[in-house]
Amino acid sequence: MEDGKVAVKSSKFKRVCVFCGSSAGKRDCYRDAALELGQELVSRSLDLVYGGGSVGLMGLVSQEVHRGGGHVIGVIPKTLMSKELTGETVGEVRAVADMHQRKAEMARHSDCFIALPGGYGTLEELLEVITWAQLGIHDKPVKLLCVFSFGNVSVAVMTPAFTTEIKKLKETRALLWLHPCS
Ligand SMILES: C/C(=C\CNc1ncnc2c1ncn2[C@@H]1O[C@H](COP(=O)(O)O)[C@@H](O)[C@H]1O)CO
Repeated sequence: MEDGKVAVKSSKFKRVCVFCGSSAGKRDCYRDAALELGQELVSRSLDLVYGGGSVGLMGLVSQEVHRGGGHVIGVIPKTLMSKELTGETVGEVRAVADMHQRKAEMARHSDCFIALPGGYGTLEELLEVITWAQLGIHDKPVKLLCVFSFGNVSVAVMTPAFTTEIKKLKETRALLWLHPCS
């Protein structure tokens, strides 16, 4: 790019919901992927919608987007604040009453969903938006950023026993995004 201008990649989306772990995991590639995803969102001028925590991969991706000048919306139940908000908060923090409201708000404010590695919470959030797509509650794309592995769980989730309904989902079905680390 000439004159030191930074190329801004275009996207049809405005806000991306990221589900990810409340811990950073044991492999550096999880952290790297969270930071890279944050940088990618910034480069595409995409807002981040996430669970509002400052811990783990949630903290890393939100801080990276905020550091790059991107807009961050965190949606967190009041009861989880003491557990998942341990450091400095970045961007806009929206306090909600409970987990159900958190997921509904995150979905309502987003144009698509990306899951980074995480634990059961991440898996639950990912599965919920997949099943909502299956039920026709939304038609927003859902992507799984497969950094290393979710372990056997991911294999089970991504290879459902009954695939007929999943096949109907087209773009909204969960797809594996392979990362160089995998
Ligand atoms: C709806 C309720 C429980 C279902 N469980 C969860 N639903 C939604 N989000 C959850 C649940 N459990 C944990 N989380 C959040 O996921 C994030 C990542 O967690 P991980 O385990 O580290 O992957 C984190 O913000 C958790 O709060 C209650 O009625």
